[in-house]
Amino acid sequence: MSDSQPAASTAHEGGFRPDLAISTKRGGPHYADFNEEVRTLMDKVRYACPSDELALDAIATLRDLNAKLDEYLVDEWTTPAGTRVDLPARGNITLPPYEISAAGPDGVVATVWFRPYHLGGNGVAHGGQVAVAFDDLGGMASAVAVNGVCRTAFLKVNYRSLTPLNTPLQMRTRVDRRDGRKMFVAGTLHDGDRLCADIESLFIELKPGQA
Ligand SMILES: CCCCC/C=C\C/C=C\C/C=C\C/C=C\CCCC(=O)SCCNC(=O)CCNC(=O)[C@H](O)C(C)(C)COP(=O)(O)OP(=O)(O)OC[C@H]1O[C@@H](n2cnc3c(N)ncnc32)[C@H](O)[C@@H]1OP(=O)(O)O
Repeated sequence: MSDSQPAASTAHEGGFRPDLAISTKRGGPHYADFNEEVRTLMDKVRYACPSDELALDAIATLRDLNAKLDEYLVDEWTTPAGTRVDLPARGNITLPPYEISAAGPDGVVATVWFRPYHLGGNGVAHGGQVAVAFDDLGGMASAVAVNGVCRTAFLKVNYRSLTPLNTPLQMRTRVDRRDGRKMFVAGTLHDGDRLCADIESLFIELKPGQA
């Protein structure tokens, strides 16, 4: 593991800090391109079988870049990744990219696509990556419902058919039933008319100050 650490976080205020100031300016005007190049790098790395010469070249280049990035690390509340709501998956490259077309009392509708680096096996998406997308968009449906922050208590994914890579897919999540702080969230992932996966999940609204 790298010993590079993000900057020390500011005092903990609980939850995901829903009062977080959102800015689409963080990371500057080329942050989207920066993000995309990193995702493209991961796509290439997933499939590349480099010569040793190329591996050594890449190691030197990446070490140099990582040293430069070390000078610009900030805490999780101010990093653009996760808060750039103008970018796919809020600019968080650890999430499968998605674009939201609707988010309200009827739930969240998004187009999600799995990239080459989300490969599970035999040309289709890794099931864990499908779960990551459901967790984030299920969390969003519950967050919209309570106008606050929720944490996943359980997330059951039913894999109904294979999930293709490099294909725009429709993900829908909605709070099916609310019982106090408990949000029972349902969701589906479709490739056109074909159901790839669905979920049964529980998200719990955090109490004020709760981590
Ligand atoms: C990130 C945002 C950045 C801002 C960007 C801008 C805009 C975005 C807008 C919105 C946000 C968008 C997306 C959201 C993003 C991501 C979502 C991902 C969420 C996660 O990925 S988060 C990580 C994984 N998650 C955990 O790490 C949780 C670990 N865990 C705990 O932290 C506690 O466990 C907790 C808090 C869950 C509950 O604890 P607690 O003490 O508050 O409550 P308690 O235990 O009393 O449970 C209350 C009632 O729920 C029942 N209950 C509980 N658990 C159950 C279970 N498993 N099965 C069945 N019932 C269960 C009890 O039985 C009781 O039921 P009853 O009241 O009827 O008795």
